[in-house]
Amino acid sequence: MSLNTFGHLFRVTTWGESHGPAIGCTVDGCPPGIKLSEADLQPWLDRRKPGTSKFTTQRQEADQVRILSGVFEGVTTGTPIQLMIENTDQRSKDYSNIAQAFRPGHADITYHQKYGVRDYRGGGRSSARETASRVAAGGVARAVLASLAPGLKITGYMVQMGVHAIDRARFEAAVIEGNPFWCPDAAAVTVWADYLDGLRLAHNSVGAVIEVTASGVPAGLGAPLYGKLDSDLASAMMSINAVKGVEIGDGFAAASLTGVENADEIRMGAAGPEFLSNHAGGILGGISSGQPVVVRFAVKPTSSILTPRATIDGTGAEIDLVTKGRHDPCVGIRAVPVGEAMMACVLADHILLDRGQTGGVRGQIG
Ligand SMILES: Cc1cc2nc3c(=O)[nH]c(=O)nc-3n(C[C@H](O)[C@H](O)[C@H](O)COP(=O)(O)O)c2cc1C
Repeated sequence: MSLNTFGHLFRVTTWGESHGPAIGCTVDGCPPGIKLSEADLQPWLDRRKPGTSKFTTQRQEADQVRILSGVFEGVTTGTPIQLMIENTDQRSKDYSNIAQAFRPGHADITYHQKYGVRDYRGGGRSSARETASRVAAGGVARAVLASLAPGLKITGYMVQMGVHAIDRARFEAAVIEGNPFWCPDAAAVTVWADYLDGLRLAHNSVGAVIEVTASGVPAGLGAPLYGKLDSDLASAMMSINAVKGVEIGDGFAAASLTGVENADEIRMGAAGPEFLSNHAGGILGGISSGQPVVVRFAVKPTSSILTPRATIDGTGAEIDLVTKGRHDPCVGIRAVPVGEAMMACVLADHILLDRGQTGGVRGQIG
C-alpha cells in the first residue's frame, strides 16, 4: 500500500494502525521559521479525541502528540516534521468475534479482496483513528496560515443530524463550542440529544452533514484546472472515513437555481470588489475570490452497531454479526475537527503554491 500522502507542497504522510503502538504523520514542505510547539498542536487533538461526551465512543485515548523532528528552539527548521501519537487504549479482544467476519459497512471485505491480509483489530489502517494524525498535521497547517495569512479563520460545525437540520435563522457562532455536537443552533441541540439517545439505546446510529468555512482567505489561491482549490478541498474531505458526499458553496442545491438567482453579483466597495452573495462558496474557476470558502460533507451512519446484521465470513458462510466494542453513535460529531484540519492543510498547501507561482502579486482593480 503506497498511497498515504496528500498535498502538493505542504505534504502530509500518515502512518500507523489503530491497535499498533502508535500512529502519526510526517509533514514535509513546512517553511522554516514558523513558531511551533506541542502545546500549539494539542488543543486541536483534544477537540477530536474520543470519550469527551456520552455521544462519542468511550475509547479513552489521551491523544498526546509529540514532535520528533523538524522543530528547533520553538520554530520549524524547514525539514520534515515527524509527529507521533501513542495508542494507549487498545482492546484487541473487542475485535475477536469479527476476526473471521466481514463487518457490513466497513472496509473489511474490500481490504480482504484487494490485499488478502487484514488487520482486523479495529479496521487497522482503515480505522478512523488515523484521523488523529490529520488533526495533528492540521495544527502545523494552522501555524503556517497564522504566519502567512493572518486573520484567516476556520470554523467547522454540524448542520444536520439524520433528518434533523439546523434552522439557519438561529445560527449563532458562539453556540458551536458549547455543546457536544458542534451545533450552531441552540434549539437543535436538545432535539439532537434526544434523537441520538433514542438511536443509541435502540442499538442504531445515524449520519450527519458537516459544514466547514474559512474566512479571511486571500483572493487568488488555486488554479484554473488541475490544481483547483475546490477539487483539492473535495478530495481532502472525501478522503475522511465515512464521508459519502462533498459540496462547495450551494453545491447540489445550485442545480435547482436559475442563473439570475445563482451568480454572485459584484459591486465596488471602499476596499475593493464586493460580492452581494456567496452561492459559489468563495471559489470561482478553481481560484479563491476572497469570500468565505464554504465546504459541506455528508457522513454516513456508524456501521458498527449492536443490531445483528447479515454478512459472511472468510469461508463464505452466511452469518448474523453484532459489532461489539466502543463506537461513535454518530461519527459526524468527531468528523468536525477532522474537516477543519483538512481545510487547514489544503489552504496552507495552496498558499505555498501561490507564493511559489505568483509571489503573492495580484492583478489590480480600480
Ligand atoms: C472521527 C471518526 C470516527 C469514526 N468512528 C467509527 C466508529 O466508532 N465505528 C464505526 O463503525 N465507524 C466509525 N467511523 C467510520 C469508519 O471508519 C468508516 O465507515 C470505515 O472505515 C469504512 O470507510 P468508508 O465509510 O469511508 O467507506 C468513524 C469515522 C470518523 C471520521
